[in-house]
Amino acid sequence: MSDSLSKALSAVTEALSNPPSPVNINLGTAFQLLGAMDKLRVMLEPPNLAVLNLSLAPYALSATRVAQGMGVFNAFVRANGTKDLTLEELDAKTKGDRQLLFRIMRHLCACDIFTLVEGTKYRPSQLALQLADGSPVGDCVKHFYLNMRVTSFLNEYLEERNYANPVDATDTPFQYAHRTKENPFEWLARHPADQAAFNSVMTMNRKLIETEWYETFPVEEKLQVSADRTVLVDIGGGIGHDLSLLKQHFPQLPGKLVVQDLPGVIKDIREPLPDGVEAVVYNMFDPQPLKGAKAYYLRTVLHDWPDKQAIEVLRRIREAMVEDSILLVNELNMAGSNPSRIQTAIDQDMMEAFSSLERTEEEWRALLNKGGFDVVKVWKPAVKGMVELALYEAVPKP
Ligand SMILES: Nc1ncnc2c1ncn2[C@@H]1O[C@H](CSCC[C@H]([NH3+])C(=O)O)[C@@H](O)[C@H]1O
Repeated sequence: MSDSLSKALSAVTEALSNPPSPVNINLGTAFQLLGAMDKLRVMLEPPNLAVLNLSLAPYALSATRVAQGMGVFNAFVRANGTKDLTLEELDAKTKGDRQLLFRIMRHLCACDIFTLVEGTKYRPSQLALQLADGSPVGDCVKHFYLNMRVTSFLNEYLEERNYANPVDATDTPFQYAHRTKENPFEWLARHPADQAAFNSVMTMNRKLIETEWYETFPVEEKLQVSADRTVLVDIGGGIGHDLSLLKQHFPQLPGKLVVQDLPGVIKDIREPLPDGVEAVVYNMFDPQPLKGAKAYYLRTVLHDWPDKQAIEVLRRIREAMVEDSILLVNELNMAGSNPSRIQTAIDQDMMEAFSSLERTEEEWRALLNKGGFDVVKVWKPAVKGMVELALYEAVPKP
């Protein structure tokens, strides 16, 4: 073995035998290390193993989804997560055949989601304990399992269209796979469990971000208004998670905060929003009822739409603005060169769901310009997480 590889092996062995406590793990270092491990894997894996690893991910995801359906993770959480369960004990607490349970658990052990201890008992990993119903991590599996239905039709969709780049929001891989004319938001509105999982996943992606927009953007200086004015409207703001965080961070910020979203999403707001935050049903393609707010804010909303629809949304905002109103667009800046795998996967997700895309800074500037705005400044976080968003501050063109 070459010297550098044996050194890497010793360092990894040492880290594994002497692991840091989870609370002491620095996310930035962890992400860097994970990136390096991915590169190392590519360097070391022979192609026949590499192709298997590439191809195996859907099986782990579907086995995890089946285990959720059978109630496996709920059973471990109800056992307080401290108890290892035998197949018989688990079978008594879950739905379905014992033989199926055995096979699913065998695969999940091979995926390190459980460990088989003393030859007969399943011990849940930290991840397994977060996969029960009602947790954002569990909802993430439900959401991406559902997305696989579209992913599995992508090639057929593209082949029928001679591999043209999808740009039409009314003819998407999602619509092809689901045999529907509805867009994902219309479809989710008719599937409340999937809608709830989607809303929950939207709150979860905060965990991949090191710095929130309001830690970079000078909120108190830029968003000063009288107490009776709306200070910020979060359009497509989901279940109000962004505004709740903003309010926690700036409890004294004067003015009203309003989250707007589609009815199925607003209906799913279960916990009361903080004082001063209101939730309102609104379709962003309709005229904006809240005129003259200081700021109109969109976070990972425009990336769901090709330019044609995104420009419509921007037009509705411009119509509602007064002289000192500003637009704040918080979106992933797709790296111009060597974007990370998570960025390119999100871009493909946008293609599959909406015939949309993740945009580079140049593309965001061009879109805002076409939508009638001048970009005043792009606020970028000093510390980069795994997925980093940039905040575009813009004003209507004169
Ligand atoms: N026509 C529409 N009008 C208002 N909201 C919409 C519309 N179409 C999609 N959305 C919402 O846009 C959001 C996109 S996901 C982003 C949610 C949130 N801003 C966050 O960053 O976490 C979802 O909550 C959708 O329900």
